Amino acid sequence: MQSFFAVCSRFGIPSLFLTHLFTSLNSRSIINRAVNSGAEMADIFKKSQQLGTEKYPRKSEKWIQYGTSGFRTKAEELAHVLYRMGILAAFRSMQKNAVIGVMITASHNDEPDNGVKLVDPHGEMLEASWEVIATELANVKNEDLESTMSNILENNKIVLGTNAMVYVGRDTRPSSPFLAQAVIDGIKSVQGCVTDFGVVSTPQLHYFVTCQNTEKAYGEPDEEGYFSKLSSAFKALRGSNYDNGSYQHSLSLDGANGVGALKMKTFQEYLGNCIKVSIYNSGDGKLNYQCGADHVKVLQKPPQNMPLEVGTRAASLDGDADRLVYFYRDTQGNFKLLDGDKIATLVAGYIKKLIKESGVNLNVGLVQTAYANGSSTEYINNTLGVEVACVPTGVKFLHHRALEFDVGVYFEANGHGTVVFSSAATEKIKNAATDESLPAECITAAKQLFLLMDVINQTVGDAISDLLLVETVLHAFGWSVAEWDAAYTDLPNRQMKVSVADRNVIQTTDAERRCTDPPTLQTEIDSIVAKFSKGRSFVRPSGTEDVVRVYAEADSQANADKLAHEVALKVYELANGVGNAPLLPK
Ligand SMILES: CC(=O)N[C@H]1[C@@H](OP(=O)(O)O)O[C@H](CO)[C@@H](O)[C@@H]1O
Ligand SMILES: [Mg+2]
Repeated sequence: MQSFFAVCSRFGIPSLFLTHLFTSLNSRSIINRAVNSGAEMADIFKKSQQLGTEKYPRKSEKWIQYGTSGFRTKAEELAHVLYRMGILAAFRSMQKNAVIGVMITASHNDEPDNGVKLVDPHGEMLEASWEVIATELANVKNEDLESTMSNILENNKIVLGTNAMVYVGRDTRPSSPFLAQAVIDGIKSVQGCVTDFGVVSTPQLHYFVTCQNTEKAYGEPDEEGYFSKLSSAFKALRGSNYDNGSYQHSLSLDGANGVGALKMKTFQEYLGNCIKVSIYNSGDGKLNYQCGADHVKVLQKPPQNMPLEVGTRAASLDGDADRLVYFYRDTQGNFKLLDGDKIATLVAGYIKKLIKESGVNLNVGLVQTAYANGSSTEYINNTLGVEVACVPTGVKFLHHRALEFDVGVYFEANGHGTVVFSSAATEKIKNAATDESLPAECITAAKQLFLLMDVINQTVGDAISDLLLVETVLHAFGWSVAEWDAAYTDLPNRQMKVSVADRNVIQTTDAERRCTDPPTLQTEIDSIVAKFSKGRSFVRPSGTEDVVRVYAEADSQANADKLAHEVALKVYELANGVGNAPLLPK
C-alpha cells in the first residue's frame, strides 16, 4: 500500500493533471519579448536569409513536401530544409508561447536518408495548416526567404520575439549532426533559444516537449526523468515474482542498429534484473539494414544477426524507436510475427479487463488503419467487444481519433501506437484507486491501471514504453508468446510498392480503403478481389516514399501474393507506372 502511494505521488498524480495542464501551457518559462522596431526585424530577416543562402542554400528546384511524418529524402538534399525548419520551429514557438520540438530522423528508412519533423506543444505532430506553411518555406528560392518569413509572421499574427524555445533531437544517422546544426543555426538566426538533446529516440523528444509544456506535470523533461518514471511504474506492477505461469522474464531485442539499442542499454540500468533483455543489432552494423521493425514486418522474416530459438520471445525496434513488433519461432520452426494489431488487441483486452474489475465506468476504443489485418478487426468486434475505428494512415489521425474515447488504444499494423487516457478517465481511475469504501478487488485493479498509465508514453507511440507495456500484460496474464499469438490467426497478407510518374494521381476515400482516381482503378480492383477467397486489397500513395503502396490479404500466402501482384499491375497500367512492371513477390 505504502509503496503504491509512493509511486503514485511521484509519478501517478502528475499524469492526472496532464490534459488539464495542456490547456495552460508553460507560459512561465517562455516570455515573448517583442523585437522592438521594424528595422530591427528587417535586419534579423536579412541576416537569416544571408546565412541560409551562404551556408544552407537551396541547390535545386526539386519540390519537397511535408508528408506523413515531416520531410524525408536523401540526406544531402536536406540542409536548406533543416535550416528553414529551425526558423519555422522558432516561429511556431513564438506563436504558441510554448516549447516546440524538432526531430531529425528518417525512422526505418535507409541510412543515407534523413528527415525532419516538428513536434507541437502537446507532444503531438505539427498541426495540418502548418504543414502547408512548412512546405512553402522549404521550397522558396533562396532570395525569397526573407519575404516568406515576414509573410508567415504577418499571416499568423506572430510577434517576432526573443525567448522562443525549441528542443532538438536527432537519431544516430551519420548525417544527423550536420543537419542538427542547420536546425540550430535556423532557430538562432531568428533569436530563438535551443536545447539540444543530442541523440534521442523520437518518442523521447515528444515526451520532453510535453513535460516542459505541462510545467513538468507529466514528468521531468530529460532522459533521467523519462527512464525513472517508466521503470518505477513497471517495477511496481511486476512485483517480486518476475516469472508468472508461462511468462518468463527474458527476451531478445533487435535494436535495428539505431538509437533504441543505445537507449535500451541505459534503460537496463534502471530496470535492474526484473527483466532480462539481450540486445542484438545494437549499433555495430548499418542502421535498419536487414533488421528493425519495418524489415521484420514487411518481409515477415527475422532480422539478421539474431539467433531465434523455438519459443524465444523476440522484438524489433525501428531506427528511431517509435515502432515495435514481436516475433518467435513456433514448435514447427515457422517464423511468427506479432505486429501492431496483436499488440493493440493484447493491450486493449487487458485494459478492458482491469476497467471491468475496477468497476469504473469507462469506454475503451481501438483505432486502426486499413493496414490492420482483417482477422484482428473481426477479433476486436466479436471477441473483445471493443469499439473499433478506422482512420487514414499516419499517427496524427490515429492519435486524434483515440482522444475521442475515455481510453483510446491506437496502433498501426507496423507497430506504432500507444494508449491515451482522457482527463476524466484519469480522475475516475485515481479516485477508485484511493476509495477505501470500494471492494478490495476494485481498488487493486484501479491501482494497476493507475500505474499502467505511467508505463505508457501517452504523447506518441514509443517502442521502449510499448515493450514494457506488452511485457507487463504478458506477465499479468502468465502467457508465453505463443499463448498471446493464439488469440487469432492473421490472414496471410502482402505489401508491394509500385513506382509511377506521379503518385498523387491516386486519390482515395473511406479511410483510404477505396480509390476514387484514376476513375476505373477501383472497379478493376473490385473485380480482381472478387476472385479470391477472403480477398481484400487497397492502394494509396505513400506519404514518405515516392511510390504507390498496394496491400492485399487472402486465404493463403500464395493467394495474397497473387492478389497483390494483380492489383500492382493494374496500378502500373492505369497510373503511369515507371520502370519495370511489378513482379510476383517471391
Ligand atoms: C504502410 C505503412 O507502414 N506506412 C507507414 C509509412 O507511411 P506511408 O505514408 O505509407 O509511407 O510511414 C509512416 C511514418 O512512419 C507510418 O505512419 C505509416 O504507417
Ligand atoms: Mg519510426
